[in-house]
Amino acid sequence: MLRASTTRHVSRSASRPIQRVTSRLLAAQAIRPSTRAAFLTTNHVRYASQLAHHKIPAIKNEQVKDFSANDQKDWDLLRASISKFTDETLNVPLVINGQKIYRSETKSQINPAKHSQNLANVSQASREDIQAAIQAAKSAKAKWASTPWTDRAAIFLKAADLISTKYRYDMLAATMLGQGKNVYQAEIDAVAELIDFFKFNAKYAEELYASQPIETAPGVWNRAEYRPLEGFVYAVTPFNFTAIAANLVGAPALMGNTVVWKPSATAALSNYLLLTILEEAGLPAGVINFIPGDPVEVTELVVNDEEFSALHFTGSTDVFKSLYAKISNNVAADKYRDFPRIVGETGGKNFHLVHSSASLDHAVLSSLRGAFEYQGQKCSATSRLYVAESVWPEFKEKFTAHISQIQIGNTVAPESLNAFMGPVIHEQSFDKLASALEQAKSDPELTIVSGGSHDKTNGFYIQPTLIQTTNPKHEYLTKEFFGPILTTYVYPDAEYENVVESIDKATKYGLTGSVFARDRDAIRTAEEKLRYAAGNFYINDKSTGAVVGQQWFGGARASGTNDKAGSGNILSRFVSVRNIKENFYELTDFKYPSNYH
Ligand SMILES: NC(=O)c1ccc[n+]([C@@H]2O[C@H](COP(=O)([O-])OP(=O)(O)OC[C@H]3O[C@@H](n4cnc5c(N)ncnc54)[C@H](O)[C@@H]3O)[C@@H](O)[C@H]2O)c1
Ligand SMILES: N[C@@H](CCC=O)C(=O)O
Repeated sequence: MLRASTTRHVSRSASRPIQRVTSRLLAAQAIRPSTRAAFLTTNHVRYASQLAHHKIPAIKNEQVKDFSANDQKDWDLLRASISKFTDETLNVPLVINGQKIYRSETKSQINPAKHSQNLANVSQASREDIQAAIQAAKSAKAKWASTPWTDRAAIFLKAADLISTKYRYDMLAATMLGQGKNVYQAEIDAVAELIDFFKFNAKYAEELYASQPIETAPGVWNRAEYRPLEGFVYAVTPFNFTAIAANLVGAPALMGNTVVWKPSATAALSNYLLLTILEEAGLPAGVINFIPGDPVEVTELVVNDEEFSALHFTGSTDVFKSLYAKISNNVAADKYRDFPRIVGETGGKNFHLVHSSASLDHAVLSSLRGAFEYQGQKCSATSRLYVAESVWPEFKEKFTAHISQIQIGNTVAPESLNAFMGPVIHEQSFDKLASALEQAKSDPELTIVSGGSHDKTNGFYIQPTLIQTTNPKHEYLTKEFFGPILTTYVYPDAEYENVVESIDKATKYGLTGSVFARDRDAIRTAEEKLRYAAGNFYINDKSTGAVVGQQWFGGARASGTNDKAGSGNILSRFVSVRNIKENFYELTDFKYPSNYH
């Protein structure tokens, strides 16, 4: 266990012999008393020594394992991990100041693919627990903030390594079971993207710390110091990506902040596993405090604390707006010492625009993946599709032929481990989606081209559905469903520019979007006119699947603060820069040359 205190923080008793030696040395050298006092003081200071300018090891994106039919060893290891989580119901505790706390008040985390199966009893934080978590974050702060960044980075790099090796199959199993993913979706999330976040953030931290003022006058040394924020950070994390939860807590912690973490109730199992891996990698007690509980109550107590200094949120737009409003009201009421940083990535209504010149097979397959992988439960999922009239008949024929081949099932059951789609996350989401499908059947402006059925007998299953609308402003083209429902509008070829404009104006969101075309003018028009319609704009690629370090992720408008997860920018939101100017030049006169005329 790499405890931050072992080598760098000299305890009072340990420092005494050093102090005696130093006193004798100073007396012998007859150093002036004031200088001597200063020298002695430094020996008492708990400071972080960093005796070299370190660079982290070379990094590259984590390789996604195929889990093809030939990879029997991987499948066997995965099955063994699935059994670990299904043979008994696990108890997930709160973790406050490194202590695991089990409460009698628990909430079940069920398997959405088989809702009779209770995976975990998740302890729920009481008001006292929430206060204790806030206090733990405050108490751990000074030591963690003065821990050299290389030690902080080493902990996250080691956790990445543990996930790539020892815990790979456990992370997959916990995410597949609890969040309803198939193995490929779990690999790209709970393994690859998560590891990438930890590794690339370490690299970005190295670059940020190295970034210093570029101009210095003679006799002066200007330095920038990247202080962690003065209070603590509140991370509120979504169900749909274990990796996103990891980044929401990991990015601020890496920069020396301590964190109060409210996980999603439907991702508690994988999120708790992640925390235990971080602990094994050496994360000191109190740096990340894990408190599943009632989101409104937890938030109320956390954001009312004077030392609350940042919100790191991913989830729906409405929840983010309500948190933003609470924090703003508190700022107006003078509740805080600082202006809290607010970082939030939220909803989307992401588009595919198919021009008549597009490679149709590619556009069809990309739309199927974009709309239906992980049951459309990605913020980046394709949920509105605009297709040129001249190619629509062929597009439709190909799309419906493929959609009927999509296998849906319990992606953790032996007979359907290879299914392309699993369940949606919970009953509330299922009911919302099922009701949207029923409503579509009686709406004169909507036609169900394919799909439309739903079944929650055993798990929360929604059939992948393509709906066509005759109204380019229809609600189904503007509202986020967060499920496998794709709405299409077929536009006259000559109206391409108008449809581009309507894509821009139709929704309040601005997350992801794609144009499919071979015609360069069509691509240029879309790129220009859709500048603010998507923070991630794809040309001839699907709207999902951004990779850390390659496609910096996030959108503006109602999709969030666009601080770009997977880039170095996000780290700058969790530091407060101090500029230090050291002057080597001593004044000899107070007058300016112009005063001597
Ligand atoms: N833009 C992105 O990067 C991104 C990534 C993933 C998901 N998302 C968005 O997240 C949403 C789906 O995730 P979700 O269902 O977990 O979102 P959600 O908004 O329901 O929940 C997110 C988190 O907020 C908490 N929460 C819910 N209500 C709250 C309240 N009143 N006060 C305080 N906290 C509250 C939840 O417990 C959870 O931890 C979609 O809208 C999706 O687009 C966005
Ligand atoms: N990196 C993912 C983020 C998904 C969010 O829910 C993507 O780009 O699809």
